[in-house]
Amino acid sequence: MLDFDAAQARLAAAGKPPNISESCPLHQAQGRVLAQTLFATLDLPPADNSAMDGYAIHYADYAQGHRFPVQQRCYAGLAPEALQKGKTIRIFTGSLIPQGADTVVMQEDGQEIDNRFQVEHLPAQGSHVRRQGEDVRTGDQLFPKGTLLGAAEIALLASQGYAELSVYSQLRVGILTTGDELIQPGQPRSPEQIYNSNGPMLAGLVHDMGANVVHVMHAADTEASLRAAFDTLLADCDLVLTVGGVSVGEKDLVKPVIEQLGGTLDLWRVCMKPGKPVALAYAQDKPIVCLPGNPASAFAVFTVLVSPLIRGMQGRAQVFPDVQFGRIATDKTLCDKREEFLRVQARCNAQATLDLHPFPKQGSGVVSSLPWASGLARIPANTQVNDGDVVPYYDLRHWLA
Ligand SMILES: Nc1nc2c(c(=O)[nH]1)N[C@H]1C(S)=C(S)[C@@H](COP(=O)(O)OP(=O)(O)OC[C@H]3O[C@@H](n4cnc5c(N)ncnc54)[C@H](O)[C@@H]3O)O[C@H]1N2
Ligand code: MOO
Repeated sequence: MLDFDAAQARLAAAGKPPNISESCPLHQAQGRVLAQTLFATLDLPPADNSAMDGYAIHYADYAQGHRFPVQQRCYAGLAPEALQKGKTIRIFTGSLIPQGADTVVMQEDGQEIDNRFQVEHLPAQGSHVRRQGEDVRTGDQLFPKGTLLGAAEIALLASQGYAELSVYSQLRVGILTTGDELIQPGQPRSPEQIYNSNGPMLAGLVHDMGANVVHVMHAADTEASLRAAFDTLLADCDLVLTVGGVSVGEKDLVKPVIEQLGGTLDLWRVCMKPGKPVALAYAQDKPIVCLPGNPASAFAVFTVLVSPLIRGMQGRAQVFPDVQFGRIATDKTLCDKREEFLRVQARCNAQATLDLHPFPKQGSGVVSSLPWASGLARIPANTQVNDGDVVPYYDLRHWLA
């Protein structure tokens, strides 16, 4: 059985980064990965402008009781006139600061009567002016190649006027479920059957990582059925995920069929719980990860072993999200021969640290633990862990993104 950290590193390196990029309109770039490093092409803000609705003045023109004649009403989007001595220009949030003005008085801090503005509370010189370039300077690096684009990144690129981006082609992933006991949701079920939950689960996990789910196939527990499925998956996909049929049972045929197809088995069995029988193979120069069939095992293996591989194949700069730490909340001593990944809910306490509460049922078939959990707490192998001990915590918001 391979050590967990070694297996994680081996899987992360199992795929090639993408070498094909394409042009993508900015408004469709959510979830895509930048194929070029992008720089600022203009200062932000592009010119000094007002942070408040108010009156632009030249600070030195202020004197107690002075009533500034309103020279212009300059709405955002209009060009201001140059400010004349002793006057004010009525401006609004986002209006450009007129030449000659250096301070904005909020409208609440004075009164406009008969087209003259009297300052009642004088702010400090330079108040409420958003300076050209205070946010971003022309030439600044915005994002390095390999950045995953979300709404925040898209906002900054839009503010720079980028309309088309060079992004990597989407990773194509195929999913294969196996097992004669499985039927698709929606079908009538006989007592010996269960619904296939791993297929939709893995499709959702892959989709949420910004990869393209090309196929979600199901094969019966026969070599012919598995071979036919692999033919399609290897032809159409960059990465294949199988689930079930990798343990030691008589119908666990996935690994032998990969070898029949000329594939090679790279690793099988990792010192982790759940997830022990996971395998990595290659066929036609493409990685195949064989996940264990138990739903919580497949979920944990996807989180900690498959997601770094996907990020690497997507060309993402950060393959391993940060691992956090929290205090386990347990009423028993935890210890196992394998590295254990417990489904936990992390709750922040008044000391601003995380308490990790395990789901009461940790069986690898317990599907109800999955929507409940916020992450996985790692209990090191052959180590006694008691209530309050600090352990690594894999937050699903980061590890499944
Ligand atoms: N004698 C041994 N038996 C088992 C061992 C072992 O070392 N020696 N390992 C156990 C562990 S650990 C795991 S994990 C499972 C993994 O087995 P497989 O990957 O071969 O998976 P299956 O046997 O096909 O299925 C396991 C379990 O999961 C259910 N399943 C499978 N696919 C789906 C699906 N798409 N949706 C919902 N549920 C699914 C299946 O019905 C089984 O109950 O092996 C242990 N056995
Ligand atoms: O590894 Mo199994 O995944 O312990 O149930």
